[in-house]
Amino acid sequence: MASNTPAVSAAAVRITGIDKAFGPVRANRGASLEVGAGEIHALVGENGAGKSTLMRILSGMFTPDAGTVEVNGRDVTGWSTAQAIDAGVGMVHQHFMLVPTLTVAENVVLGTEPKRGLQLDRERARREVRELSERTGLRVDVDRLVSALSVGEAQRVEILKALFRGARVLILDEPTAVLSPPEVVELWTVLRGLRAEGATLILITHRLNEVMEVSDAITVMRAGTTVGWLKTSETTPEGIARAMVGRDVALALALTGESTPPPRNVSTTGAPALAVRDLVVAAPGRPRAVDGVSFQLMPGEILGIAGVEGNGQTELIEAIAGLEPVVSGAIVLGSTDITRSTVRERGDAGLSHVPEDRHRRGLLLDYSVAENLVLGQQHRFSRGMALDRARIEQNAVEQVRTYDIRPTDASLPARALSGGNQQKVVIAREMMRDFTVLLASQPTRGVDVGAVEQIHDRIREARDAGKAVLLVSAELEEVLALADRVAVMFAGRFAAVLPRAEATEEVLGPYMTGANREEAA
Ligand SMILES: Nc1ncnc2c1ncn2[C@@H]1O[C@H](COP(=O)(O)OP(=O)(O)OP(=O)(O)O)[C@@H](O)[C@H]1O
Repeated sequence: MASNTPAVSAAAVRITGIDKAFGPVRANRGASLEVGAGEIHALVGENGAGKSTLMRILSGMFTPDAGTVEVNGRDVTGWSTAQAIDAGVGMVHQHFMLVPTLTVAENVVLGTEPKRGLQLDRERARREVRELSERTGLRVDVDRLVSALSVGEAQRVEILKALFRGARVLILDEPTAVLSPPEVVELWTVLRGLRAEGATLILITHRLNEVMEVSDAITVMRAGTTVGWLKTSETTPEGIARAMVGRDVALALALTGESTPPPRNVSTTGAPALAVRDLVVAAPGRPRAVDGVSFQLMPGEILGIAGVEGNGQTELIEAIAGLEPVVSGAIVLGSTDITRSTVRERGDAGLSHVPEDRHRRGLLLDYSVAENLVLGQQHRFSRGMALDRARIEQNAVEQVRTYDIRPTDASLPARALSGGNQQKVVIAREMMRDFTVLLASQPTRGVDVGAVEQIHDRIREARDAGKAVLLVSAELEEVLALADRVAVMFAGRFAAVLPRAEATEEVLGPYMTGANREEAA
């Protein structure tokens, strides 16, 4: 049962009555959190509930307007990040903050370098980082440049960096959003190991199955305040979801991927909406990041691409979208060869694209939500040479309502929205286009359970209206919940393409790790 009185004996963190406003937005209003020493504590809540803000206050990035923060019984309200780090509180952010041109070891020790005289003691740094990596199970090559790491490896480096500085309270903001299933399993092992050594872990996540699997206790936030404290062993995913939104919610994908509508049998005759032939795309250090991929996407079909991130999915989608040049091969949209077309020409020819990285590709953070909602489609909102402000605002009102974007004031800069709400802006805009093919890359990353269902419904509606969807997701459950056909990408190639009915986790797993490689070739 939800209660507001945690049965915590020795609290490592006690946060009481926090208020924090950003201009008119009240991100935290009387928020509280109590975390027992040596526990894994999940912090959950809908997009915009105020979780990241509260954790940034704990880690010294923001000063609260009211309330108190205690760490190990000491009042530390309003402290700085440097003070928080000195006291052993570290945060691993959603967007990494590493220096790409330095090695792993250099990044980990940055700011706390072991020195010999005035010089960095490189050997000692390498040795100490390697020891820490071995002790914690956070596997990574200390001599590699950070620019050459996968996202999963970069995250391990971020965690190592916090631990190297002596973090005993470690805050992880959606750590699994960028990880493949095997990497998630590894992360849990690491977190349990740290807990066994007495560390306290606070985990922000939208995935309730993860909360159930790894946490000891749960704090639920809603609209800036704390609405519940739950002991994990005494609750259920439905119970957590109910506390989050204040009503019962459908939890199809968030839990099992069952109870989702059945896939469609797609006709393979007729003209494809998209045809990709022998496509080769290069990436830094990987001349054949996409290594000769061919497929056809039919109207009224969702083709889901599963696979561990970093196997060429990003390059494939970006090449089709016109953001990466093609080395060889062809991309044909309907009857138009778009292999060398500009992004704008592809949009006009009927392509829509939800990019995987909303900050790099999806949004102009300093522009308003209303403006972001028409980005790339300004010509549809113009009168003569000038933008039609009234129609842009009218459109914003409609999209904010349809996609439940919060806060509802569309004149705020996109930067002011929480991660999940930013994602809804990108989805809304790309769904507004008059498209025949939708490229959807990680469409629900960072989005809460209610909104996941809603975005999935929109994608299925597009499919049912005869549009073709190419979906890429690091979450296998998401691919299985949406796709009519499933392709597995490994080492730049399609290792398998299967009808949904044959694509079970057991069948796909070996293709995802390359174990079936010989067979597939
Ligand atoms: N720097 C900022 N400037 C203005 N508003 C902000 C800022 N940071 C957060 N907010 C607002 O505060 C509210 C809470 O945001 P926060 O990021 O803490 O939510 P969250 O629970 O972490 O959401 P999500 O799950 O989507 O990441 C949101 O309405 C957001 O728009």
